[in-house]
Amino acid sequence: MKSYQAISIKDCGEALVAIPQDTFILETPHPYKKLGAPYEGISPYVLRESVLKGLQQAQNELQKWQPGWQIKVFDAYRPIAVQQFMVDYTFKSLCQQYPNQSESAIAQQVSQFWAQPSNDPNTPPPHSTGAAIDITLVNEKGETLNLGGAIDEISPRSYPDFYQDATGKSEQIYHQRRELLRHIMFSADFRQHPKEWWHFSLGDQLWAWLKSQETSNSNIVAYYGRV
Ligand SMILES: C[C@@H](N)C(=O)N[C@H](C)C(=O)O
Ligand SMILES: [Zn+2]
Repeated sequence: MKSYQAISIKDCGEALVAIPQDTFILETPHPYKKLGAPYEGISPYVLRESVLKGLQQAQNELQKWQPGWQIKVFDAYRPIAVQQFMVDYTFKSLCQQYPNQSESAIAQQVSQFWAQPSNDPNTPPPHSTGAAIDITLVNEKGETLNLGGAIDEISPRSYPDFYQDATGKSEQIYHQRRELLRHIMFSADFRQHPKEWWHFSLGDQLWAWLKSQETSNSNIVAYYGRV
């Protein structure tokens, strides 16, 4: 069990709402649907009402710094069956890629990046709460920007500050873009997964745990549980 999963959840009961396509860019076709993940008619592009408002606020902040740029949503809501599918898919892909590594070492790597597909309502995977999103940036020409690594890459390159001390020009640009992404999301009170530059959440257990670490306030609870 991860430390953040010990945080209590007091679900506020907000509904899931669609992420508007005229405001945000949505990755199309959806990356996990493309792989055959079992959505059973459920849209991955929904979020809790206040989380969507926060995302809008973050995009407004982005446009103060970079007029015309937009947030691109790679993934949002994920049923637990999809979480299970993606954990299994990632495990199998890594086993094929690294045949000399033990299965337990690979499972350990997968668990650094993918949450357990837990069915326990006290420990929901973040994306099954409607409060977590995986995002990147698009410029004013509609080009998806390079932030120095692919979303879902199982590697230290995915750590948000991987390029912090880089001296190369491109690497410094990746770092600046990652910092901009973090800045706009933090300005709307989101928090970032410590190992994934693209993953942010607002109001779930990981968010509450990160806030409690910042403030040493152990009374912070999560207000979004599994939907
Ligand atoms: C790996 C990535 N897509 C992701 O969403 N990771 C978090 C931790 C999750 O599985 O909830
Ligand atoms: Zn994520």
